[in-house]
Amino acid sequence: MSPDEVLVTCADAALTFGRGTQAVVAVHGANLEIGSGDRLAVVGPSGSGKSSLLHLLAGLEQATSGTVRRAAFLGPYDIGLVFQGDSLIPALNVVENTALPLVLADRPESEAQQAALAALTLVDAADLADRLPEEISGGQAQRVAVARVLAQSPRLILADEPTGRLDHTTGGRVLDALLTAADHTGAALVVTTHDPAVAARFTTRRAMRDGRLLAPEEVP
Ligand SMILES: Nc1ncnc2c1ncn2[C@@H]1O[C@H](COP(=O)(O)OP(=O)(O)OP(=O)(O)O)[C@@H](O)[C@H]1O
Repeated sequence: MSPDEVLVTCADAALTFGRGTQAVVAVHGANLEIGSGDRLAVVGPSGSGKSSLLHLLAGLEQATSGTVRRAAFLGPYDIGLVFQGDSLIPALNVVENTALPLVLADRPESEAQQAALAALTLVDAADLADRLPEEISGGQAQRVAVARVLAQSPRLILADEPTGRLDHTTGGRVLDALLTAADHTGAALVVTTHDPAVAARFTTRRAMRDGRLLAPEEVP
């Protein structure tokens, strides 16, 4: 991989919460390189450190030791995040929530609205466009959170259990939308998942156990 294709590098990156006897090592010295176009699934049981690793990659948490370096060419809108839990702004309707990163990036409102509607269509949520977050289900909110990232067309998509609250069919559609959008834009896509069927769609899978990122399992 040439240096200009490397987006994020973790070198012996660790994350510890709390101190002393209360300390929890969520991530033990992880080594990982994410390059343009990579498709990585981080797989592991609940509490194994998947979200913590994603937060390190995103810069939401600082490594307690070791380093996480993001490429200098990555701007604030080049990383798209899909979090677990609610991340929609309650006062904005679904299409406004989806368009928000583009509006914040000073894109013309009509263009932002159009990109938002196209992204909502990809996750089968265009019919929800005018509803407020309180008027949609948790699974629908998860789809909107995915659409918001797709509309943004980032160079790196980090998605924490993006299909976790969805039934098998809807989850499959959302995963299709993420993979297709990443293929289309050349973005790198990193997801965390418990689900082996989700992981099977990715070219690289890395397992986590008790905060340790295990050796890569390359899939032909
Ligand atoms: N803010 C925090 N403060 C203290 N401990 C934390 C914090 N966040 C996570 N942890 C702990 O770090 C460990 C890893 O948590 P993490 O959320 O990364 O796991 P996970 O694999 O993503 O789990 P899940 O699949 O349930 O989301 C767990 O033991 C968790 O309790």
